[in-house]
Amino acid sequence: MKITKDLYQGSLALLTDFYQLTMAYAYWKSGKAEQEAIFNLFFRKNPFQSGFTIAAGLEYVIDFCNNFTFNKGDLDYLSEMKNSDGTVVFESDFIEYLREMRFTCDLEAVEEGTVIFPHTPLIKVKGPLIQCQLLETALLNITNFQTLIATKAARVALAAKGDSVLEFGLRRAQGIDGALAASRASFIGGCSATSNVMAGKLFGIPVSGTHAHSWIMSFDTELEAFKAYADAFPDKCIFLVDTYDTINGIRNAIEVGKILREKGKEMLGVRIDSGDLAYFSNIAREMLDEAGFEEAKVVASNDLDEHIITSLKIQDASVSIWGVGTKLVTAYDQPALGAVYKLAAIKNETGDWEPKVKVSQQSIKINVPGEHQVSRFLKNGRAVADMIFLPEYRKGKISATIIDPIDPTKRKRISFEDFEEVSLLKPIFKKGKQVYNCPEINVIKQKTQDNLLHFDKTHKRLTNPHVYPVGLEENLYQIRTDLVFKMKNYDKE
Ligand SMILES: Nc1ncnc2c1ncn2[C@@H]1O[C@H](COP(=O)(O)OP(=O)(O)OP(=O)(O)O)[C@@H](O)[C@H]1O
Ligand SMILES: O=P(O)(O)OC[C@H]1O[C@H](OP(=O)(O)OP(=O)(O)O)[C@H](O)[C@@H]1O
Ligand SMILES: O=C(O)c1cccnc1
Ligand SMILES: [Mg+2]
Repeated sequence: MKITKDLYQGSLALLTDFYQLTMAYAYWKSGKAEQEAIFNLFFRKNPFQSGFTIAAGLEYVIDFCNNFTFNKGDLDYLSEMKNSDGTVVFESDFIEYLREMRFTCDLEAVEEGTVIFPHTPLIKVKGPLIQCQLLETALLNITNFQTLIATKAARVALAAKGDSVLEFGLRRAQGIDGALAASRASFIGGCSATSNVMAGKLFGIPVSGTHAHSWIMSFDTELEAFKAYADAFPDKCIFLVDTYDTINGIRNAIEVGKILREKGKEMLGVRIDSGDLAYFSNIAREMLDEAGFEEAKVVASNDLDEHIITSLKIQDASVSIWGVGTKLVTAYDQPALGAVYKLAAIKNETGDWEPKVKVSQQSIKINVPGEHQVSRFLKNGRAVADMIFLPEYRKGKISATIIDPIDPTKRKRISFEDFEEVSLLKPIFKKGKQVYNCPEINVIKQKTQDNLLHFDKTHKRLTNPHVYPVGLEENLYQIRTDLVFKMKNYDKE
């Protein structure tokens, strides 16, 4: 197999768990395949103990839905699958059904770069049960990872307090697609550029970088190495100064900076990649200033994350560009976001929608039933609460109480006329036809920044953030509670 040519063969339809296909077959066999259903994709906890999450991955989801067909190779593979007794797993009429199947669902989603919170649907899919089911695994795969990394990047960028953050993660990322998706999501979350050249080409993200220790080590002396680099890139010199002795390295960088200046060029800065980054960055700053290089930047790297950057800021480190790799793109302290995809309603034989809940011992795991919507309420540009509601219970109402889905003692009264109301779920597909234009990646990145400005800094602090209120409108809360009691048969005891 040639990875560059053969891996996906133009189709991602089999990027799913086997049980989705066995359920799809069983839906088809029992005549339920075309029954209308609504599924919601949501998570239950912000990652990294964060007070917020940044939505990302929608452009991939849209592409997946637009190409949601089984090609000949996929169908040949499925038709050759055998049970242990030698019979085929999927009968040929089902294979033909899959061959004809096209994406015909309605899909709504929260736009990429939107600040979101637990229990809010990021994606709502409405359509034939079989299609909704077959989308589950890929939608979760895409959304969980990119949302996780965009959130991590936003935290790193918040810690950097406006300094540039360069994403350097490719070498340690989770494989090829993990790296590409991570570079994209990191840019959305707040990084300024990536070292990943393929991500630059594919997504239009700025690429940038410095040079490695190997460049220095390939010469007899560090000074020769800096001079040769300056000859090759007189406008792009950020010298890595810690290969042998950091202070001597800064001295050599200044010497070459002076040579560049004589030629009318400016050294951009130095990079420090080991040792005490507060101590050495401050020494670098002093030495550079004293030599007349006040504009030269100090870049720091080496296993950085939002917490080390915060600590270095507190220590008054003189760093103004942060290179962040491993801990960002691998989401080191929380390797997965736990978003799930749950059936919220199904249309019965009489054409009525029946809300559905998955009952759990843990109330955090009980989903929100019905075809709900989400509104964010803002006052003077400041977000005060998100409300999950059934539109039929909004009509004619001027206010509502929202109730925390986990702790019903937490409530908030909202008079609608006091607030600007923003609907978070946007129409993306109608009957399988795309009705949404994906914004440019720079626009998405800006959306993250603009959205974060709507939230008080208490929700954005990195540890023990103040919890932003998200609640179920009281009628929806009651419907959910009644449904849980009904499914648990409490009313029969
Ligand atoms: N002043 C500082 N305050 C807090 N953390 C720091 C400070 N300076 C460096 N660090 C962090 O401490 C860790 C140092 O790791 P480690 O000791 O493995 O690296 P090193 O020995 O300095 O460098 P290397 O192993 O790459 O030569 C890194 O995560 C780095 O970002
Ligand atoms: O530390 P990260 O956040 O992952 O950022 C990327 C790292 O990759 C490079 O070196 P590499 O780690 O390959 O080698 P080194 O640690 O020996 O310098 C670079 O010098 C950074 O240290
Ligand atoms: O350009 C850099 O400095 C760079 C790129 C990848 C990893 N570490 C550093
Ligand atoms: Mg390293």
